Amino acid sequence: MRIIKTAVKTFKYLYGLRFEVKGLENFKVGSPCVIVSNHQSILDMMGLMEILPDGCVQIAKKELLYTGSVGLVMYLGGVIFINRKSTSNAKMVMADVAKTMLSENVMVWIYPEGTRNGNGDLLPFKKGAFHLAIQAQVPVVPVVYSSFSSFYDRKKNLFTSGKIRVEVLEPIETKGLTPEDVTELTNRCYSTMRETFFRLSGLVNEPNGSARTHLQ
Ligand SMILES: CCCCCCCC/C=C\CCCCCCCC(=O)SCCNC(=O)CCNC(=O)[C@H](O)C(C)(C)COP(=O)(O)OP(=O)(O)OC[C@H]1O[C@@H](n2cnc3c(N)ncnc32)[C@H](O)[C@@H]1OP(=O)(O)O
Ligand SMILES: CCCCCCCCCCCCCC(=O)OC[C@@H](O)COP(=O)(O)O
Repeated sequence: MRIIKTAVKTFKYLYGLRFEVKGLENFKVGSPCVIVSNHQSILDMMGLMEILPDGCVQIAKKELLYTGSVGLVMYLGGVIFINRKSTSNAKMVMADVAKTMLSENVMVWIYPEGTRNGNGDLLPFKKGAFHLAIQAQVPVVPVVYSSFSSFYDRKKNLFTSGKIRVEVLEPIETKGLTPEDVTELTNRCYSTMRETFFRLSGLVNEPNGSARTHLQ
């Protein structure tokens, strides 16, 4: 993964991108943890590699395993693949991950939206990451990337201003929590991350839930 990190980190120069990172000290939880972040596009791979701590594996959709050499590289990088279409299968894999996290002392990075989303807001969170954290009784560390939509032209695949703000938020403890607490933990994480997302993106969180820039 260190090799992948070095390789992928160079892409930011191609895109003329700068990352403004805050809160890296929040990764120092001194134990395994579940890292959750918003997911906008494949370009998140640059943001991921920009701050990925050592000893951290990612959860990816199984389809990515069959993407030729990239799939192989991901597999060799220790990525864990889940079948999103089968909850029971995903649950089994994630239950295994909870055990491995503790025995191998690894962190796990999950995108709780479960899919890429460039709509300038966060999709509702899936619960798997939070079940995992509670099963392993490890902290959840939220990470938020500012919206690409204000400066990334999808059509031309170009970044215009090229600054992405990243914030690693305070760890959320799960010690003593049980599966009954999953929904509350998910919602708490969601609202903290959504608030941060709007702040970092310079978006106003409209009362009716829609977001617009300060400028409009
Ligand atoms: C030149 C260089 C080249 C380099 C090349 C290599 C570079 C890169 C290398 C390396 C970096 C790689 C990085 C890759 C990144 C890829 C990212 C993706 O692929 S994102 C898509 C996949 N990720 C997810 O989907 C996770 C989020 N999803 C979940 O966590 C879901 O919860 C999931 C999949 C586990 C289940 O899916 P559900 O759709 O059924 O989700 P729900 O609604 O949350 O669950 C349904 C019910 O099941 C329960 N449940 C869910 N998980 C459970 C669990 N673990 N245990 C018990 N119950 C669980 C829930 O509580 C819920 O039940 P109640 O509604 O509460 O009654
Ligand atoms: C162009 C920036 C640097 C990219 C260099 C590495 C290129 C290969 C990266 C392979 C990982 C792809 C990550 C990704 O973004 O996959 C999509 C899934 O998350 C969700 O799938 P979907 O939105 O549900 O289709």
